Amino acid sequence: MSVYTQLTDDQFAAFCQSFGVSFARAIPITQGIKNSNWFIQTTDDTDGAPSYVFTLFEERPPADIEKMAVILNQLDGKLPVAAPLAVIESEAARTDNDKRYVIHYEDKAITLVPCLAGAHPEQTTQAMCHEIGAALALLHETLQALQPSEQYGVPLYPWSDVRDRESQFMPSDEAKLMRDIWHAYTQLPLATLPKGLCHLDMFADNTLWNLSLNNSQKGEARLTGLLDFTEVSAEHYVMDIAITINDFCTTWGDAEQGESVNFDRSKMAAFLQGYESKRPLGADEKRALPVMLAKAAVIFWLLRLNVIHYNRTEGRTGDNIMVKNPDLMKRLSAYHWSHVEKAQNTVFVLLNTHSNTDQNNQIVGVFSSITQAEQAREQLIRDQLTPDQLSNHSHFLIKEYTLDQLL
Ligand SMILES: Nc1ncnc2c1ncn2[C@@H]1O[C@H](COP(=O)(O)OP(=O)(O)OP(=O)(O)O)[C@@H](O)[C@H]1O
Ligand SMILES: N[C@@H](CCO)C(=O)O
Repeated sequence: MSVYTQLTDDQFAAFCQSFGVSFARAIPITQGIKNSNWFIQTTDDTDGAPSYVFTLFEERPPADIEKMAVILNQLDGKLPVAAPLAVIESEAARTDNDKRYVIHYEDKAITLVPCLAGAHPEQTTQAMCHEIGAALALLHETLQALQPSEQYGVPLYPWSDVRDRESQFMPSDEAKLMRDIWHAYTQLPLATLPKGLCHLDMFADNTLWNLSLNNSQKGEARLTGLLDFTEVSAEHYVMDIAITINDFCTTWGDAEQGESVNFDRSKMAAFLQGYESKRPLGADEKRALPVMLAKAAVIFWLLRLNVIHYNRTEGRTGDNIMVKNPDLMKRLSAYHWSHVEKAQNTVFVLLNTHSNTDQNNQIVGVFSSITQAEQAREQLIRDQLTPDQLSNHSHFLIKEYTLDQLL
């Protein structure tokens, strides 16, 4: 359980009063690792179900949380988000454009948001991946209204500093893996890849779903909540896509399951189909995705090491501190990197098996991706064949080779 700061009932009552809510009871929330969260029952909650969630932001400065409130208001009505309640101000203090959503406690921000229905999924389905893909695209599109995006997002975390600190203590093969992925990322066309406000932490445990037995059996779980907007920043959309795919399309094994990491490519295809139903991806974004998946896993590998580092340096210990396993993200990084390396070492050869010039197959072209080879074959067929020959072009074959097979 992650409740880092203890508050008394009197403090809860006073803070809730600032938002016009009559406090009855605070129940600590067990999920979450960054902030302290409680469900709040009000004196009107006769059925015992809490109406609100009270969050004390342990890391982010209050100014960042104010930005988050603006973002949530922009999304409210389009996506299932919990927009923060406004602070009740005296008439004299209030102006229409000057709503405050945050109160302060020891230089930390507090918000009160409506409690959304639903539960965190223990596992995902292809249908859920499709739905979260569409939701993320809608989030990207909707937040384009807030310009310039850098002004509305929080600054990106300095992950390269964390990398430099942590890689000193890593076995050399792990440090090399991180370095190789980082280098491949810097080789992407970062200056031209589309950018805008991104969630950057859309993990399954930051989403809520209607998972009633009936719905799950019919494969009809519906998205009821998107949570935790503290990391919203201006970033490449394809990085946000990679972060979300990494969690939604992976089955994470616990210690008893040997900490297995099983990435499901059919779930990724469903996610991308959902995403592209709202926002089609550019060819450069598609090409960047394999490296982005590896880089996104590296970022969360570092994020988890960073949480352990700060828990240690700030003396935060005990049963109520939840830490996620960095090794799972390391394994996912290695998995994605092996795909990138395989793709880098693979070529697709277009062959004409009916060549007039030679008994052997004639090489028409060598391509770095299957898509490029297929496009070349289609072009060749269109350019060279008469319409009645179009039906018989099976002599153009594409074969996959690793580079060492060609030497
Ligand atoms: N509006 C809400 N409605 C229902 N439950 C909520 C709401 N807000 C937060 N929660 C619950 O509180 C948990 C923790 O919230 P949140 O993810 O914002 O905390 P966190 O400490 O920032 O977590 P993490 O660091 O894991 O992302 C959520 O996983 C969810 O179970
Ligand atoms: N989603 C993060 C937790 C903090 O945001 C993780 O899985 O490490």
